[in-house]
This record gives sequence, C-alpha cells and structure tokens, in this order.
Amino acid sequence: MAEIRLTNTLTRTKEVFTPIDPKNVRMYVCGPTVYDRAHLGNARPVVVFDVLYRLLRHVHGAEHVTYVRNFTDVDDKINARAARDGRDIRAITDETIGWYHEDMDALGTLRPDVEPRATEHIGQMIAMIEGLVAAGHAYEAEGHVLFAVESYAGYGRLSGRSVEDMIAGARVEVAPYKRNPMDFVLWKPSTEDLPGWESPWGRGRPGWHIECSAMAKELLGESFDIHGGGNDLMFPHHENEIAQSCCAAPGAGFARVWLHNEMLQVEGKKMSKSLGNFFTVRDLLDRGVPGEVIRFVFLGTHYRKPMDWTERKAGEAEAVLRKWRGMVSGVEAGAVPEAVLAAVADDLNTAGAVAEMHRLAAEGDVAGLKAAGAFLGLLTEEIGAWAEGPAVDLSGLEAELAAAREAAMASKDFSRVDEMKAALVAAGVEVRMSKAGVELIPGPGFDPAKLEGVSE
Ligand SMILES: Nc1ncnc2c1ncn2[C@@H]1O[C@H](COP(=O)(O)OP(=O)(O)OP(=O)(O)O)[C@@H](O)[C@H]1O
Ligand SMILES: [Zn+2]
Repeated sequence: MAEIRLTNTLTRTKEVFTPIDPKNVRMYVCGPTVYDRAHLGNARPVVVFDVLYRLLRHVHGAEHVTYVRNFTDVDDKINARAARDGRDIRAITDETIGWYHEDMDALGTLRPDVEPRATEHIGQMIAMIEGLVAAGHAYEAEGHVLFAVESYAGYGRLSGRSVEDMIAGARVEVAPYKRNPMDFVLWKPSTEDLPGWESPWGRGRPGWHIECSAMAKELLGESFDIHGGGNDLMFPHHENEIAQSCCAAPGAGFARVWLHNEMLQVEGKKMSKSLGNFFTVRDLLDRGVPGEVIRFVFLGTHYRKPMDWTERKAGEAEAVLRKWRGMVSGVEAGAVPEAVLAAVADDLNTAGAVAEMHRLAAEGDVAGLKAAGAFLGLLTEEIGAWAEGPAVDLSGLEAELAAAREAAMASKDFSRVDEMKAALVAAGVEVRMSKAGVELIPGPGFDPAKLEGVSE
C-alpha cells in the first residue's frame, strides 16, 4: 500500500497519513457560499482536494472514503444579493448550486459523497450551541450567542498566533455585547425580512463558523481524518471551527490533519470577489478554454505554492493534452505507474506526477500514460469532447498577415492589412501586432467558419 504523506498545518510538518479507521477515511472541505458563479480561485481547492480524494480512493478503496463538502446557503452576502435583485433566496442558492456543479464537473472533479446544505442542519447547529452555552464556552447577549475565546486555551494554535496578535491583525467587529473583541457569533437575531429559525434565543440564524462544525459532526463524527480549505480560511474560520468542535466534544480531537491550499493570484494578489480582480470559471469555459486545460494548468503547481493563471500556460497545456490524447486514443489503460502514484502520495506533488507523464510519453509507454491520466482526472472521455475536432491552426494566417504588413510598410498601402484585420475580428479573433510579429488569438465569439475567404 502506498504511503501517503501530507503537510499538516497543525504541526507544520509533512506527516505519514494514518487514517483513524482505514475502512472509512473521512474528509471535510469547506465549500462555497452560494450567491454567485465560482471564480477561478474558488476552483483551486476543488481541484486540489479532488486529487486527494482520488488518491485516498485509490489507496483505501473507493467505498472506504467519505468526502463531505458543504454549501453555505445561509449568509448575509446571500441576503444582500436577494435584496439587491428582488429575488427569492432559495431561487438564488438553487441556481448557484446548479452552476457550481456544471462548472466543477467541467474541470473533471468528482462530486463529493455528501454535499450538505447548511439550511438542512440548523437543528444540529442549535444543539451544538446549546451545549457550548451549558458548558460555559458561549454566552447570550442581546439576542446573539457568542463564543468566548478565552474559554478555550488552544485558540490560535492552528494559525500560530496569540489572541493579542489576532486582535491587532484582524478586522474584528467590535460590538458592545462582546466580552472580548475576539468573541465570535454563533447565533444572531433575524428581523422579519431575513431568513430565521426558532431557537432558545429567539428567531435567528447561525453564524458561518458553526455551520461547518455542526455538519462535520453530523456527517463524519466528532473526530475524523482530514479537514481542508484555502489558506485564507485558516483564520478566523478554521480557528473558530476548532474552538467550537473541540469544546463541544472535549477529547475527541476534531480533525487530525489540516490541509490548506495556497491562493490563485492575479499580479501578486489573491483573486477575490472583494478585490474585484476575478473572472469566473464560466468566463473561461465560454471563451473556449477547455475544463481539462484549466485542470492541467492547476496540476502544474504544488498546492502549497501561490500560482498565476496565464494565457501562455493555457496554450501550452492545450498543446500537450492534444498530443497525449492522440497518443492514448484507442489504448487500454495499464496499471497506474508507481512513480506517478509515489509523486501524488508525497504531499500531492502533482507537478512531479505531470513530469512523470512527460517521461512516459517520451518513452512511448501509452498504456502507462493513459492510466496516469485517469488517476489524475485527465485524458478521460468525460472531459475530452473539446479535443475531438481538429485544432484550429492560425499560423498560416499569421504568416500571411505578417507578410502583408511588411509589404504595406514599403508601399504605404495598408488596405490589404486593414481588410484582413477586419475579417479576423469579425470571425472573433483577436489580432495582436507588435514589432515581434503577428499573433492571432481566438476570442469568446470565435467562429472558424467565418475564416473562409480571409486568406487570398
Ligand atoms: N484566490 C483563491 N485561490 C484559491 N482558493 C481560493 C481563492 N479565493 C477563495 N478561495 C477558496 O474558495 C473556497 C470558497 O470560498 P468562499 O466562498 O469564501 O469564496 P469567496 O467568498 O468567493 O472568496 P473571496 O470573497 O475571497 O473571493 C474556499 O475554500 C476558499 O479558500
Ligand atoms: Zn468551514
């Protein structure tokens, strides 16, 4: 059995992974708040934990792994969106979940075994909060219930910070009813126009952090193997999940291994909705970038390193995948090559696994290449439709336009250049001309049929 090693944020070391119960390996990953299309950054943890899920299933058997990823479908951002658009909350969350499935399926990610909606677990949240109040870890104030961080000595252990540092560094909401500025909301009152549920503290709704603690307990138990998410969630979200769950079930330990993926960045900054520097997965798919290409680009960078999305990486990925698809077509997959498995088992070294795939391709081991692909969710039929048609080769047109431009510089007659440019733009092609040469890039509305007649 392959030995899996994972970097545990709790211990900051790469550890050999030993499941609590090898017959039921359990993983929880924080899912999206559903009010809008997922941006490309949101897709990164989905692909990262999909690779881990596939690895666990390969090593322990598919029926011995339980993967839970929630939908946060009660949240103030959702309420704000509903108010802005004059729409029903449930219509927004249902629609967004449908989009999420479509977009993540396109990236070749497997659906988790359970995808709980927070609104279906309100009873468990209330029960957990009642237990925390009874044990002195939480208190009621002005219709709110707050978690008292001072009641939990381990607070800050995951992110490695003291409570004082956290107060200084975080944008903590200061509220008159808080005993300590770091205390966070477990339950808050709802006005009539907001979603709410009856509770011992009146009609209200849960805070975000308690949702994950309650759903993880319900579906995976008080202790389980792996908890994952982006490293932007480490503090305060995961710190708060740990505090709640460890105080609700002292001694159980909650999640053993914490795994955090680094951020997808845009010019050195996290891609995020709040910064507005984002594009959605759907934007890319609609522009004709295949989901498999997005997946392959993601696998090229280790999950603990920040990464950028670039058109260049996408172009290279597309060329490699097209070539490999040609090689493995009609081939029966062999066993997953040892070196590929070893790379992924070594803290999800997907870049190493891809390097092995290049070696297999160079050696002509097509059965191994196909098996490696299937293991990593690549070269499969499900996400392969894009590669069926012939690749659109614009290099002939690029050369022709470059020659026409050169001739025009000498003759000062640019009519042919302008004519070609206009026809290309009409076909949905972006024309880039610089000293270095001419580059033609198919854009969102690209229609190859309209290229006929552009060439002389
Ligand atoms: N740029 C990014 N790179 C990688 N993962 C990200 C990025 N942005 C968000 N995530 C992850 O996406 C998942 C969904 O998070 P969430 O729904 O809170 O995103 P969000 O509200 O769209 O985030 P933001 O407002 O920061 O864009 C989380 O696991 C989070 O860590
Ligand atoms: Zn969570």
